Amino acid sequence: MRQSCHRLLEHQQAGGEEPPLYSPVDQISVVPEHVGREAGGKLTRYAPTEEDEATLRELLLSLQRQVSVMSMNLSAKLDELQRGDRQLETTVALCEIRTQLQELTKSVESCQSEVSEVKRDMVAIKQELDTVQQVKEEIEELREYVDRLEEHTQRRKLRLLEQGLTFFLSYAILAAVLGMLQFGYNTGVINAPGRNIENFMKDVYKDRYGKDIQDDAVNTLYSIAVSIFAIGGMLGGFSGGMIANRFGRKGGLLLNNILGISGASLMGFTKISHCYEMLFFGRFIIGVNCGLNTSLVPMYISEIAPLNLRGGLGTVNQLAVTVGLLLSQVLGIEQILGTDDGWPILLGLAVCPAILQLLLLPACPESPRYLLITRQWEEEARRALRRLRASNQVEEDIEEMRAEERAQQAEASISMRELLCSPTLRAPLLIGVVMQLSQQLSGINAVFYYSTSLFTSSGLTEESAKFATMGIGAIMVGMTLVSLPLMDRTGRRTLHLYGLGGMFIFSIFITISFLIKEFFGYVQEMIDWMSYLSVVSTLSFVVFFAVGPGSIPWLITAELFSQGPRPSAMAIAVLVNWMANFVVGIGFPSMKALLENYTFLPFSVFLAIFWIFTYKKVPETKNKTFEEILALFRNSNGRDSFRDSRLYGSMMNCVNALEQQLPPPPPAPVDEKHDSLSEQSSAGGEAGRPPPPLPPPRFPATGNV
Ligand SMILES: OC[C@H]1O[C@](O)(CO)[C@@H](O)[C@@H]1O
Repeated sequence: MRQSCHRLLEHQQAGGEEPPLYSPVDQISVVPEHVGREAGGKLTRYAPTEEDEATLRELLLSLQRQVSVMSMNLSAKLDELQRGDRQLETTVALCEIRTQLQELTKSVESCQSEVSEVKRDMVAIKQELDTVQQVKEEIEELREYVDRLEEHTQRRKLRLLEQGLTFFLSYAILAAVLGMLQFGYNTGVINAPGRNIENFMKDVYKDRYGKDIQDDAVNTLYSIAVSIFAIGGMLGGFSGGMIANRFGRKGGLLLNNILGISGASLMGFTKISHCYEMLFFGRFIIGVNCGLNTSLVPMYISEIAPLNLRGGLGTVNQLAVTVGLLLSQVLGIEQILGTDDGWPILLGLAVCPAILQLLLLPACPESPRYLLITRQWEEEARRALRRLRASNQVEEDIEEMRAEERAQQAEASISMRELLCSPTLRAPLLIGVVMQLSQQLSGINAVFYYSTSLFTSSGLTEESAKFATMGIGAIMVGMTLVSLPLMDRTGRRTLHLYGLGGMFIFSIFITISFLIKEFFGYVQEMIDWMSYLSVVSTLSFVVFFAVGPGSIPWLITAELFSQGPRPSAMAIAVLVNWMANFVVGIGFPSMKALLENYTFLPFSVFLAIFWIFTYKKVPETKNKTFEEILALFRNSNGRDSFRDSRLYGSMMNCVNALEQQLPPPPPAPVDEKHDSLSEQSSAGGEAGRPPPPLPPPRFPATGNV
């Protein structure tokens, strides 16, 4: 445009006698050519320069000047004509001049309107560019803020990673894992006194019906006593989420002991009451109790554990299970309680963990995460943390929980249906469920429940087989202890892969040992060698189970979810664990009859599948905050939804942080307890480091980012 004006001006200044009779409109391009992007792709600002405006103004003036010159010429000509006598010529010339004058006037007018239109456009473009610039600055500031926030989070995390094991934390863990010990004890307790229980059933039957019970029938009664425990477990495990939300983690555990004491008492008094239905009922009730424990205990532990100890402390769950199992194996031997008179005591001893927990747990604090995120009782959460961390510096933990809360967008709790329908939660749920399956379908309980018969069938004497079985229990405890410190060093994923890989290899060796016996059974040396191989393979199978698949499923399921969906997710995963446990327990004898020497092959196949799944899908959760774990799934769920994006998360953080800095809203009628607590908390002062200052939002209302 500037060029066209100049051309016009130059023409005028060059003294062109006749002003050009065309409209400058044709020459003016409305969109300036030099507004756009530079080579680097950077947006340049076009400002309608003063020079442009001056040029246009000059052009206008020069046109006006010409008009006045021409009108002066015209008047001069008219004067001349009045004086002269060339009447006709004058009239023609006059007409011509008038026409020219009219055209020139039109041209000037059109140029004028064109100029003002261009001016308007230029103002609009300038405004647009200003808006773009403003938004750019806004984004830049936001990015800086997010960077600062990340840096701050990183520093906070480093401080969290320095936390240690305090006396009170150890005490709370010990009190809670009594629930898992109860589970282990009741899983193993029924095996050793099997014969004695069957004798009791035969006696009761004979007294009731006056005749001997058939072998098949007594087997059925005994298997009901064994398996009804798992049915109770499924029920308890599935209700765990609801109980955890309703009564809290600690509250739920305390209440659960009522079931523990009732179930154990029913089993303990079965013989005196001379009624085997009481045993069924007792096993069912203790099953519900154990199911609830498997949901509540890992949840409580993962929620009270500091970030850097979460893996190790989570492994204590499985340690307690194995101690419970070993205890039941040892107490169940003939020399102790595995007798016709001793078995009710053996079963009734399940009251001990329940009573012990009832005594120890009340002194422990409720899960601070539950108090803060689910209940919004900040001061109580602070108090609980101060006791667990043995320090008044708990603001890092509070901030970390707040971050988790923000990241999960303040969903206090999530129903089972919501959990199953949510695309973001589907991936962690699948991982949680497959991890539980990898524990149970690895075949560990085939070894546990049937190890004595497995050992005898591979050539060991009955006596040695019993000792080898006990050895399994002891190895399990020892190896779980060994894996405990590795959990936060090597990481869950790596240990799970080692565990499943080792189990896969030794499950193949177990099959090989069976096959050697089949094909070389006539060679005595081969039989000896095969028995040795069989025992070593089975023990190694158990060792690798303890390395990872024993404990990791319990702790990782709780880790994969934030506070809202955690209870429901635990409930589903635990239900799956109990179901798979039940299926293996019930199905293994038939599987053994059907597949004979290849009994362990299906487990090898499962182990291979679980190894691949873990390798491909399971993320490492070691030293990650719940917020970070959540982000792993948000970023990789394959959907491009803005709500699920990291930017959205950061923006939510910004908005929430901003809300915290705003003056409090006018008081609303709220629950009294909450109210007084929040007062206390503000009186207590936000002693901790506040997040970095947030830039004030300046997005223009019409801004389109
Ligand atoms: O230690 C072995 C035991 O551990 C569990 O897998 C639970 O973690 C039980 O099903 C099994 O009997």
